[in-house]
Amino acid sequence: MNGTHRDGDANGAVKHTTNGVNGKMGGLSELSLRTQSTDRRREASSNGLRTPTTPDSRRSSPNSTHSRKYSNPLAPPFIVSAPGKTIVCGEHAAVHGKAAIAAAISLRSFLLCTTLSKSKRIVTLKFSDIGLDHTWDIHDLPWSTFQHPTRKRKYYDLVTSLDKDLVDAMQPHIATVSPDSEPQARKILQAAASCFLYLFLSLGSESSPPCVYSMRSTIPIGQGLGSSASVSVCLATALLLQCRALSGPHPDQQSKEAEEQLERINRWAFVGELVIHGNPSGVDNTVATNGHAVLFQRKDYTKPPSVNILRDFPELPLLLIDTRQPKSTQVEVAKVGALKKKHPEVVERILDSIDAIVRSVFNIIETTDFESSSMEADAAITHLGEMMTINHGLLTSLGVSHPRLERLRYLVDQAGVGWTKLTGAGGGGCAISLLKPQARPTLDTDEYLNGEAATASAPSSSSQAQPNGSSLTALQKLEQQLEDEGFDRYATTLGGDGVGVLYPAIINDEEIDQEMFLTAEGREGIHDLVGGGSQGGAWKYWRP
Ligand SMILES: Nc1ncnc2c1ncn2[C@@H]1O[C@H](COP(=O)(O)OP(=O)(O)OP(=O)(O)O)[C@@H](O)[C@H]1O
Ligand SMILES: C[C@@](O)(CCO)CC(=O)[O-]
Repeated sequence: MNGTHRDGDANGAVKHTTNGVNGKMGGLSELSLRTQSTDRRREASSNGLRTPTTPDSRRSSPNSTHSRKYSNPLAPPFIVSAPGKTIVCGEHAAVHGKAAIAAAISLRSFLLCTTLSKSKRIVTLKFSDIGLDHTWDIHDLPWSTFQHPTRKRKYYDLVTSLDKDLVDAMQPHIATVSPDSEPQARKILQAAASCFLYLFLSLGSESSPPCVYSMRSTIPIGQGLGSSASVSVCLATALLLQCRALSGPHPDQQSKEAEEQLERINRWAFVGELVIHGNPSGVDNTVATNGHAVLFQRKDYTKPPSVNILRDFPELPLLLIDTRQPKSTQVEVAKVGALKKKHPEVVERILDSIDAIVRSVFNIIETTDFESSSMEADAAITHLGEMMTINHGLLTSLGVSHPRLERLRYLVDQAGVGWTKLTGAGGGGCAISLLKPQARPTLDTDEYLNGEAATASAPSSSSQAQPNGSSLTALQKLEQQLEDEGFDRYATTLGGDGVGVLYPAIINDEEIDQEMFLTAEGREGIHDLVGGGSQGGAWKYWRP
C-alpha cells in the first residue's frame, strides 16, 4: 500500500511511518508539508516581518546564537464540506432498527479552519448563519475529565453513546454561549457549540492548534434536510484532519483506504449527531459522509450499521418543497418513541410496514432503467409514488405530520401531478413530490430532474418538443399556488459527492479568507466563493 500509516490516539500523538514502495506521504500530510514554508513566509510578509528562519537555514548558520525551540509552522487555512440529505423513505422507522433510503442533495455546509499562531491558545467558533461567535481559552476546557484514562476515546473507536460525565463537564463552558439570547435561538446556538466542544475535547488535546472555525451552510436549518448531520460531518472531518487521524483524500487513494477514512469520519459525525439530536439512527450522517444514496439499517446500536451505497441513484423527477414550518428532530423522534412505548404492538407493525416499503423501493431502484422512457420505467415511477404515498400515511399515523405538510400534500394531489411524502423528521420542514410520468416536464423544465440532467443547460425553447399542455399547466398552476401560500421550492440535485476537502483554501489562485467567507451573500454567494463544493478540481473527495 502506498502512503502513510498512522499510529496513535486522538490526542494528536501520531507516529508517521511510510510503508509504501516509494514512501509517498498521504494527501493532507503531503500537502501540509509542502505548504508550510510558503505559509510561514506569507504570514511573515503580511505581518511586515522578516521571513522566519527555517530549521535548515538555522542549522547551516554557524553563527546562530538562537537557542529558542523551533515551533511548528502554521497549517494553511482549509475548508471541509459535506452535503445535506433527503430521506426517500424510512425516516423514524430507522431509529427503531428498520431500513431507510436517503440521498445526498446538492445543498452543502462549509467549514473554514484558520489556524492561529501558537501563542494565542484559543478556539473560536464563527457560525454566522446562526449568529454564533464564541471563543474559549483552550487551557480552561475540562481536559482532565475528557483525557482521563478511563474515559479517553481513541480516534478509531466506535462511540455509540454520550458519556454523561463528559456532557456534565462540558456544561459550564456551554452555559456561557449566548446566555442572553431568547430560548429558541439559544438552543440552536448551544446545540452547535456542544457538538463542536464534545468532538474537540474528544479528538483534540490541550496542545491542539488554536484555530477559528467558521461555518457557512446553504442547507436550511431544521427543515428536515440534514443540516445538523452535515455540520457534524464537517466538524468531525476537520478535527480528525487536525489530529492527523486521516489520510488523504487524494485521487490515487486505494478504495479500501478511502472507505476506512469515511468510516472513521462517520463514526465521529454520529457522535456530533448524538449531541444535537439525542437519539439519531445515524442515517443522516452516513449519507452526508458518503454522498450518493444509501440503504441504511442499524439493528444493534453497539455495532456499526449496515450501509449499502447506491452510487447510481436514478434521476427522478422530484420537487423538494419547504413548508417553512420550523420543527425539532429531537421532539419528533421522542414523540414516536413515546407512542411506541404506549402501543408497542401497533407501532411495531407500522414500523414493519415502513420497512417493507423501503425494501420494495430498493428493489425497484435496483432493477429499473429509469433513463429509458419505456412503459416499464413509467410503471416503476408509479410504484415508487404509491410507496411514497403509503409511507407518508404511515408517518401521519405516527403523529409526525403537520397541517402545513397536509396542505402541501393536498395541493399536489389536487393538481394531479405527483405523489408526496414528508422527508426527514416531519412536524414541519420539507416534503418531496415525485412527478407522475405524464406530468414529467420535457426539455425546458429539466430542473425537475434530480440528477446531472438537472444542471445541464437546456436548449433554447424554440427547438424543443412541446410538453403535454394540460400537465405542464397543472404544474405551473401548482407552483404559483405554492408560492402564494408561502411554500419554498429548492432546486437541488440528488446523489452527489460526500465529504470533501479544499486544502489549502484557494480557488482559482485566490485564497478564501475569513472575511470573504463569513460575508458571502446567500446560497449563490457561498457557492460561487467556494467553487461549488462538489465540483471543481481543487476539491478532493474520499472516493472508494
Ligand atoms: N449553518 C449552521 N451553522 C451552525 N449550526 C448549524 C447550522 N445548520 C444546522 N446547525 C445545527 O444543527 C441544528 C439543526 O438540527 P435539526 O435536526 O433540528 O435540523 P436538521 O438537521 O436540519 O433536520 P433533520 O434532522 O430532520 O434532517 C441546529 O440547531 C444547529 O445546532
Ligand atoms: C427522523 C429520522 O429518522 C430522520 C431525520 O432526518 C431521525 C434519524 O433517523 O436519526
